Amino acid sequence: MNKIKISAVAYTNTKAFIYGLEHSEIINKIDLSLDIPSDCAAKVISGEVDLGLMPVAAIPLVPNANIVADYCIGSDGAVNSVFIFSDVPIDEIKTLKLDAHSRTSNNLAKVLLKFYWKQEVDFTTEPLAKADAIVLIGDRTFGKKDDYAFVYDMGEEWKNFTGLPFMYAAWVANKEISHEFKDEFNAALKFGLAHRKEVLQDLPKSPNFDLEDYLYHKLQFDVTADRTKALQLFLEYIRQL
Ligand SMILES: C=C(O[C@@H]1C=C(C(=O)O)C=C[C@H]1O)C(=O)O
Repeated sequence: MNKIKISAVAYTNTKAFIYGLEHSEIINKIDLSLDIPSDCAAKVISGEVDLGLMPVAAIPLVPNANIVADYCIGSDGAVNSVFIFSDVPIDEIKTLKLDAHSRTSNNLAKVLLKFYWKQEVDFTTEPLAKADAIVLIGDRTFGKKDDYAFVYDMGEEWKNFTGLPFMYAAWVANKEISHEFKDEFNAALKFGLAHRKEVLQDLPKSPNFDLEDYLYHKLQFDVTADRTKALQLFLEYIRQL
């Protein structure tokens, strides 16, 4: 049997899922690569992999996109790893440097600035550019909150804006995946989430960052009706950018 090729995010937010896949029989049926989110998206879009835990903002670019799992990377309010870090308050930001790793959070920053804060901002992806503020996501944000004068958690700001939770990344396939595989895949993800304690024990300690709170509370992994509604709303806002 051909193995299903899968790309997943290489951050701490995905460790429980990886634990589940690696401790299930399904590991023998898949080819798993761990990538930064923008590369996950590129691989699912190009067909280099069949399925990926990919930034939801890139879903419209995936041919035959379909969400195959009951689990995702989400939050309900603050997530504690998706930020605008700024030298000035939001209503004084004129330039914002985007995060090359990100697809969802870069778009979330644009959506919030335009439709929530109603602030006109120039965006740059130039790594060496000077800017009033930056988007930063994932493990590189751990313990960094005190380094900036103004800190905006975009999960929290999205909730303030819409009253909804958020979905950052989803398990998206670019082709039909069998029910049998989906069931086994979901069971493995569920197993991983149930073993977050073991995952935590294996993670290196992170100064100024509460990993337990992050894995058990800030991150929320269920694809709920409200989170799906938020996804549709977010994609609609992106179309209007
Ligand atoms: C919560 C997070 O969600 C993520 C944010 C993504 C993005 O901005 O494109 C993509 C995948 C997730 O890893 C995070 O990375 O901190």
